Order: sequence, then structure tokens, then C-alpha cells
Amino acid sequence: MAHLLPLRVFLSSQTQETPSKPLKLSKRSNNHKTSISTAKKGLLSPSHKMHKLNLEVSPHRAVSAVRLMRIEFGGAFADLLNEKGKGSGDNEMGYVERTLGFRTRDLDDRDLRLVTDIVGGTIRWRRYLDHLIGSLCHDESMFRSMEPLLLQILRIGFYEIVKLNMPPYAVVDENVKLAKVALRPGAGNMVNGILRKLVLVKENNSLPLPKLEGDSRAQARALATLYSHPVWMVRRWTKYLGQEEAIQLMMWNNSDPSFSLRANAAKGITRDDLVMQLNSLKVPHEVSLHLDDFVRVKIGLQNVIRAGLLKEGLCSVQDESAGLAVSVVDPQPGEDIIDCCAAPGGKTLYMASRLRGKGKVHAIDINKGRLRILKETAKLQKVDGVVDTIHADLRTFAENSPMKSGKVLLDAPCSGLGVLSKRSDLRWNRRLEDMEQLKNLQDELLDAASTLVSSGGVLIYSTCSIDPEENNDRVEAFLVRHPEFRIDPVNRYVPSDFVTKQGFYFSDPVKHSLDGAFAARLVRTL
Ligand SMILES: C[S@@+](CC[C@H](N)C(=O)[O-])C[C@H]1O[C@@H](n2cnc3c(N)ncnc32)[C@H](O)[C@@H]1O
Repeated sequence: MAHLLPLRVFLSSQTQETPSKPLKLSKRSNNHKTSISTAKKGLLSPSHKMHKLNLEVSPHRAVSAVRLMRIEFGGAFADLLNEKGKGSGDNEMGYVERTLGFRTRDLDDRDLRLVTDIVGGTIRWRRYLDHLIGSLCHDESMFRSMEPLLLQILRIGFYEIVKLNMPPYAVVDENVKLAKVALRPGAGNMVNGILRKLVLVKENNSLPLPKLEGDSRAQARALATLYSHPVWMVRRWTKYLGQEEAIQLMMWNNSDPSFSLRANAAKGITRDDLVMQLNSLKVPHEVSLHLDDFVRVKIGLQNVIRAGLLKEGLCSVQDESAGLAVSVVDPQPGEDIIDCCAAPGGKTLYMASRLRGKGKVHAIDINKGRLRILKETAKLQKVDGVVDTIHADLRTFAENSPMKSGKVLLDAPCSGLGVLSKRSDLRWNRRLEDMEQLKNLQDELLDAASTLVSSGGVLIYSTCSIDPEENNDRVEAFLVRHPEFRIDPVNRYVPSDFVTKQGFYFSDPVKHSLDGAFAARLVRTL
């Protein structure tokens, strides 16, 4: 039986904010014992409220369940939630309390790591986990009508048992406790029944998983479940890469992401300085094989965030694949570069730092909020002297502006299919229909960007996609529409391992263990 202790907690104004989209829990009972205990009116000021503290429910499971609800139903992004770190702990508990009706003890470092692992993993493996849960329910309708919070708790339990290999009976007990306290005793019984079935089938090596057999459609459906991706992605990758490589790509997408940090030269920080900082923070790292300013970090990013290295502008989180796309631009001190789709500024800021204080990056973007972030980060990283921002739709800007440059970067809006290992929720938000719309937009933006390139100048088209229809095909279609441009092979700018037969830059997640990215250099001959 769970004990709920009343606790007087002093909340900051931040923690009293209501979430932008309140979460609705269907079928949640009104009489469970965990409702928030508010102070009697008049006894306490509004900032001093009474709260129910539950010391028995494991904090990382409660927080994970609520994060998962926020990502699936509240429009939050998985990567943004994971980046917040410890400082947001009280805020996070506020969400837990509003959603579950009680607080748990605060998260320690181990809990935080578990939350990151469990939330990321549960989202990635959602299709696979739901298949197992559905197979072990009494019938299809039981699974289909399951209330959202109960389903999240089951997904967490299944993920912990099947993918994290945690001690199964402890997982069962903990998740049963959570379901009982957050929902009602009956929900706990249901979690108990289904998780125990899972433990048995896992022990007998007989997880009910689909077999890879039948026609290509049936095989795509089976692969989509086994590797937890949408069926349309499996079909697309099987068509372009073949089954074996498509499987490897899905395995990469399901693996824990690694991150790279770029030392900010504009603030006088060298990679050696950054390495010293990482050593003192005991963050394991490897220097980049491809870029002088970059260091790769597999675990411990939270320590870097907490130590304030990003807040102070000493370094930024940037994948080497994006850094290499900047190498394709090859910014030189004194140059004027137009960055057509610039926000939130990853490439703008790296290009700006490579100008060494001389020249300008003109950063255009349609999104005012993201452009504001770029401007603030430019100040923080001390490159604001060489960056100016232009809030505009590139298509109208190009029609009306006399601006021309010898270097124009179009880092186009794309599907992001190259960054699925970092963006664990993206695969479930992308639809096949998006691809057609994106391709049309990419063509329009390429046409617009090309008018800004001066004679003899170069247009660099880049994406963070691995999809040929967004990459090679867009360039080929552009060259048909614009015979005044020709391909400038990228051999001089990136290691040969990243250069395609056609002379484009391509970072392949499976081959290079980086995010997927693409860039082409197109020279205006007239
Ligand atoms: C892939 S992101 C750019 C990322 C950025 N280059 C970086 O490295 O951080 C694409 C950007 O294109 C912008 N965008 C989309 N349509 C646009 C348009 N019509 N005109 C200008 N910017 C546009 C989006 O707001 C988004 O910020």
C-alpha cells in the first residue's frame, strides 16, 4: 500500500505555470487517494501550497510516464525535454503532480539518466512494444480502448524488461505500484497480469513477434514492427537501400545517440581547451576525425549542460555531419555569405566563427522566434559582429532584393530522416504525404536562392535527410531548370569517404556513425 505524505513545498513562479497544453487523462478515477492536497484558502499565500508526496513510487518511472504523455499528447519534443537537465527538476515535478496527483522524491543523477534512457527508448520502440502489449492483452479491443496513462506505464514496463533487461519481478512490482497510485487498484491488477505474462514468454524465449515472410508488403509490415518504424519508411528504404541496409539503418536509428561539441573559436576556445574542460568534468569523449574544432561525446552531455559550457557560449552541440556541410561552404575571412534558411543558426554560427571577425553572414529565415534564438546565440558566442538577421520568406525576399553574393547556402527544410537517432519522436510525426510537400518547397527555395548567387558564385544546397528524393533528385531537377549552374565536386572540402560518385557530400549514418546529411556545390556559370 502506498503512503502519501503531505508536504509543504515552496514553489517558484515558474513551477506554477500550467502546461501549454493540459493533459487529459481519460477514465481517471476521481476518488483515488492521490489528489493534490491544496492548503485551505487564507492559511497560506498562493505560492505556499500543500502537496502530496509519495515516497514509494519510483521517481524515474513517474517522471518518464508523464514525459511520455507530454510528448504524445502535449506536443512536447523528446529532445528538448531531455536537454533540460537537473535545473528543471522542480518544474518537472510540477508536471508530475498535475498529471498524476502527487509528487515523488526529487530525481538524483541516476534517476535522470534512467528517465532519458527510458523515455527515448520507449518512444523509439513504441510500435514494437505496442505489438507485444496488444498480443498479450485478452483481445484487440482491450488494447485499443486502453487509457493513455495505463498504456504508457505498460510501455515502460515492457521496455524495461525486454530492452533494458532489468530484473523482471522488480519491474512488475514498481509499475503495478505506479498504476495503482496514479490510476486505481484495478489498473494495477491489469498491469500485473500483462507484465507477468510478458515475463513468462520472455523466459520461454517465445515473445510473440511477427515472422519475416510473405510478399514485400507483409515483410515491410513485419520489419516495421521488429525494428519499430512506420511501414512507409521501411518500404522506402527497402526500395532505395535494399533490405539488409534498411535494417542496419533502423538499428542505427534505435541506438543511443552520440553528440558532438564544437569548440567556439570566436570566444578563443580551442579544441584542446574543450578537451581539458571535459576531462575535468569526467565526461568521456573522442576528438573528431574529420573536423578540428569538434569533440564527440557519447554519455555525460547533462554534465556539460550543468557546468554551463553551452550557456556561456564556450561550445555548442553540433553534429559533425552539419560541421562538414559548413566545410562544403568553405567560409573564408572577408566573405559575404547569404544563409537562406538559417534559424536556429547551427550552420550560421559555425560559418561566422570561421570568418575570424571579417566578413558577414546574412541569416534569412521565415520563423521570427527561431531567428531571435539565432540572434541571441550569436551574441553569446561573440559572432554577432559578423551576423545580420533578415526575417523574410526567401521566395519574396529573392524577388524583391538586389542582394547578391558569391556564396549562398540553402539549408533547406527537410524530412529530417537523417537525424532519427537523435530525434526519437520524429519517425512517428512524419507522414509519407509530407515528402511531396517538402520536395515542392525545396524546389521553390532552390529557385529563389539561385537568384541571389552572383555570376561565378556558388550555391550550396544542403539537408539533414538521407532520402535521395530530397537530395540528388532535387539537384538534378534544379540543373534541368537552371542550365546556367553546374556541379562543383566537393572533393576539396571534405574527406573523400564522404564524396559521392556525382561529387556531392553525403554522410551515411550506418557507414560514418554520424547523422545523415547531404550537400551539393552548384556554380553559376553565367
Ligand atoms: C533545416 S532548418 C535550418 C537549420 C539551420 N540552417 C541550422 O543549421 O540551424 C530549415 C529552416 O528553414 C526555414 N524556412 C522554411 N521555409 C522558409 C522560407 N520560405 N523562407 C525562409 N526560411 C524558411 C525554417 O523556418 C527553418 O528554420
